[in-house]
Amino acid sequence: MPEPKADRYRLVRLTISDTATSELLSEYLLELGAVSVSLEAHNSAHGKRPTGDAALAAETWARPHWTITDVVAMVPQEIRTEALLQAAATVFPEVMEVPVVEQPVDSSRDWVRAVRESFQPLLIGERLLVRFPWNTEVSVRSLLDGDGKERVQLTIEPGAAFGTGEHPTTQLCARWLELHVQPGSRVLDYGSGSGILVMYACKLGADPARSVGIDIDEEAIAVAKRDAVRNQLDGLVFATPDEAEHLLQEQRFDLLVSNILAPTLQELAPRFCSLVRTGGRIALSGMLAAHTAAVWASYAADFHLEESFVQDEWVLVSGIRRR
Ligand SMILES: C[S@@+](CC[C@H](N)C(=O)[O-])C[C@H]1O[C@@H](n2cnc3c(N)ncnc32)[C@H](O)[C@@H]1O
Repeated sequence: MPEPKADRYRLVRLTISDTATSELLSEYLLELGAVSVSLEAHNSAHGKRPTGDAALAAETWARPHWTITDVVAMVPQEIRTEALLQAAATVFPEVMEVPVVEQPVDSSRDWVRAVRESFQPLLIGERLLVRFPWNTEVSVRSLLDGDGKERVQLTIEPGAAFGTGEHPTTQLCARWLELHVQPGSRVLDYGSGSGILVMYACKLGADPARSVGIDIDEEAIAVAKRDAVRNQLDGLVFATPDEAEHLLQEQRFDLLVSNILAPTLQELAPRFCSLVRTGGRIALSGMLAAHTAAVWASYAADFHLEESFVQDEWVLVSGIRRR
């Protein structure tokens, strides 16, 4: 993660009139690379007037009790606002329509401290404790799970790849792995981001020499490789789909987990079906409840539907590979 100095970041302010969307969007912006996101709620009767697109702002302002939320994201300069909005719009199409304003960050604040304070240790699922490189101390209580057993610890580099563990879809996948990883399982994590899921699977007993993380983003692959070394999983392979082509030939995995967006999950269905052994399991996440039926329709011929889990409107659906 680059040194958090004020001039390395800018604020991107989106004015949204649907509070539920602004909350979900703020989680998603963090995962897309924003280093912090705050929500500023106000209404037209006594709030401040929204800035940005004048016509929309005026229309919103005219409604007497309409609650408006500004989603204010602190974004590294290297992430273009347009690219950020396009990525967010694949899940929340409305962001292409809302007023957006860019602002400099306040250089009088201690950003190193502010950014680091925003990444505190996280407890995920039943057994995982995620720490960030500067979390040198964690409370004794967070080291133990509900049964008093030591939690699995992973250190993750935040900021350059999706997958700090904060997002509900990552948490849904982590819990699914807790249910299904067996000693020696072969796990494929397709859309691995920071590598959190396949690394957690290995710590739960999967075979690192026969498990793989794949991502189209070369930056994410570089981050995941560094994370693997940091977490004593040096043998674990992370690769782009092209690099992985020969690795995956003839390979069949016991578990395939994929936390990508709904359209990509649909597109990749034939590929995923060929990568899971008969009786093996698949878990698909990264979609909102409204998209689940359409995604699962692409898998129903090859997988028996087994389970589905929901957290904050995000869904994980899983199945067992038929013959
Ligand atoms: C939502 S993140 C998931 C990261 C991590 N697995 C987690 O659960 O937190 C999705 C990841 O999928 C990657 N991705 C998107 N489309 C892909 C594709 N067609 N093939 C492989 N990876 C893809 C993105 O670059 C991103 O890192």
